[in-house]
Parts: sequence; structure tokens; C-alpha cells
Amino acid sequence: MSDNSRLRIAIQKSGRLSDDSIALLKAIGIKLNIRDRLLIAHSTNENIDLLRVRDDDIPGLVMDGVVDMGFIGENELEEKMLERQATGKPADFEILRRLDYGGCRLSIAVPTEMNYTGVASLEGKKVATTYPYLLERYFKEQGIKAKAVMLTGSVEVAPRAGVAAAICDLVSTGATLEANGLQEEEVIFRSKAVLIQRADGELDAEKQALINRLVPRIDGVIQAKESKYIMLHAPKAYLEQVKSLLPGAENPTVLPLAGSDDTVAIHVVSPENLFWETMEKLKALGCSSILVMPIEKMMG
Ligand SMILES: Nc1ncnc2c1ncn2[C@@H]1O[C@H](COP(=O)(O)OP(=O)(O)OP(=O)(O)O)[C@@H](O)[C@H]1O
Ligand SMILES: O=P(O)(O)OC[C@H]1O[C@H](OP(=O)(O)OP(=O)(O)O)[C@H](O)[C@@H]1O
Ligand SMILES: [Mg+2]
Repeated sequence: MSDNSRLRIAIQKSGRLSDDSIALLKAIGIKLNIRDRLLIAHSTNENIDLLRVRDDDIPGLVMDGVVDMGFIGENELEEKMLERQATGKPADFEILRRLDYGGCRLSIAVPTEMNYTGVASLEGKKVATTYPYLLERYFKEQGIKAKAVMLTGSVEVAPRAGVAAAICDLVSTGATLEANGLQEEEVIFRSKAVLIQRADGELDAEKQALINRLVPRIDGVIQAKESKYIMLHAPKAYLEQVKSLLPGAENPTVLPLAGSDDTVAIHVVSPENLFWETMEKLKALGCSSILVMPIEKMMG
């Protein structure tokens, strides 16, 4: 059942972005009851409904105001924006946050046996892709006359099937390209997952207020993931050297240690992880009980 007063968020039903998007919603305190076959999930503690759809549909759903927010890869978002601009459809939205997952790049790859000497090698050729607008924009920027051939899946087989000379597809580790005898040649777009919402002013005040309450929580989760809580015992005599080794620790908490006049305990929230090399240097200075702990949430 649809209820217009509830904030609607679109997420990918199943794929690369699904698990991380759900994990993020849970981490910001939204309780969800997701059942695999159901395409709508209701939050049990907030005025929020989740719409579980194919990722291709998410930008359009936000731009048309069918949903209020969406989690989407920048590649898909940019492609839909170009498509809508080209076809005269509304393409307004706002990016709320760039997220820390879904990292990949859109690249042109060619069969390993092809004599590729640069993008000019593609002149007059066909390139198979799921992202024709991004690819055509790249060709235009490069001054190349090549043709983007749209394929919605299994793009990697196109050269072997004789459909195209090269492909333009998403790459992360490069394993898919390698398995298909393809060599990555040009990166045309770098992407991460983003959280978007309907254009400013198009949401009623209550929904916008809910979004404005949730976004700082996302910042808190992302910040916490990158940060560590570091505790250690350090010799007082080397306090300054120890402090200078701890990342971002201008003002650490320094506490006396019961029964010891020449050792203190240091606690610090570090904006980054502590490398093994740094821990070894701390140990060499006489530090002990060095603990690096994950932080779950942060605020203020
Ligand atoms: N190998 C990868 N590593 C990291 N992120 C990726 C990778 N491949 C794709 N992505 C990101 O995740 C998004 C979804 O990828 P996925 O392969 O699940 O989509 P899909 O096959 O189009 O799924 P759907 O059925 O929803 O249309 C991509 O648009 C991209 O932003
Ligand atoms: O460089 P790699 O690490 O190999 O990743 C790249 C592959 O990942 C994505 O597909 P996915 O595995 O999500 O499956 P799909 O093609 O069925 O969507 C993408 O479409 C590539 O095929
Ligand atoms: Mg898709």
C-alpha cells in the first residue's frame, strides 16, 4: 500500500549496491523488515517506505517525484541525466552525499589481440555498452567518430560475437575483462554510490525535515568507519614523540596510570587507521598495550 505521507526511498533490489545501501539505512537507525519477494518494505520505527527496484529506474523515479530519495551509482545517474536532457524530460535532483561504496570505473576495453594505439584506433568502429550517452559524450570530447551500440547485459561478449570492435563497461578488479580476453584502455568515468533526493523545494516540509535529520547520521557513520579509537601506554619522557606519531592527535587525552610515575595512558580518536609501521615505531619508543579499535557511531 502506498501512503503519500511516508518518505519513499528507492534502492536496488538485488545487485552490487543492495547490501551496502541496506546496511547504511540500518546503521542510521532505520529498522527495516525486508522480505525477498516484497518490492516495498516499511520501516517499523520511521515514516519511511523502501521501494526495491532495478538500479536503472532509480534516477528517473527521483526525477519524476515518484520517490523522494534514492541510492544510485553515479555512472547510472549521469547516464540517465544525459538521456533525459537529450530527450527533453525533467532531470532535476540533488546529490545529498557521496558514499563510500560502489566504487568502480567506466572503461573502454579492447580484445587483447587488437593493435590499440590510442582512442583514435576506434575511429569508425562500433563499441558495445550499457552507457551510450556517457560513451558518445566521451567520443565527442575526443573528436572521434565511433558508434555506441547499446547492450543491456553481457557486454563483454560483444567483440567475440562480432557485434562490436570494443566495449565500454564497468570495471572494478578487472577480473571480468581478463576472463573475456579484454584489455582496459581508457577510463571515461569514475563512480561511487550516491544518495540523491528530489530537487530542492519539491518535498513537503515534514519529509525534508526527516531527510535533514538523517543526513548528519550518514556523515556520522561514514566518519566513524574511517576513524579509530586508539589507546596505549606511553613513557612520559617520550610523550611529544608519541603524540607526533599518532595521526590527527593534536590534543589526545593523557591520563595518569595507577602505580606508575613515568608512564601515562593516551586515548585518541584518530581520523585514520594506525599502520603497523607506526605501531612498531611506538613500541620502539617504549609504548605498550597499543589498542586500535573500531568506532560504531560519531557525532559532534
Ligand atoms: N564491480 C563493481 N564493483 C563495485 N561497484 C560496481 C561494480 N559493478 C557495478 N558497480 C556499481 O553498482 C551498480 C549496480 O551494479 P549491478 O551490476 O548490480 O547492476 P545491474 O546489473 O544493472 O542491476 P539491476 O538488475 O538492478 O539493473 C553499478 O551501476 C555501479 O554503480
Ligand atoms: O572488474 P570486476 O571486478 O570483474 O567487476 C566488473 C563487473 O562487475 C559488474 O557486473 P556484476 O558482477 O555486478 O554482474 P552483472 O554484470 O550481472 O550485473 C560489471 O558489470 C562488470 O561486469
Ligand atoms: Mg541495471
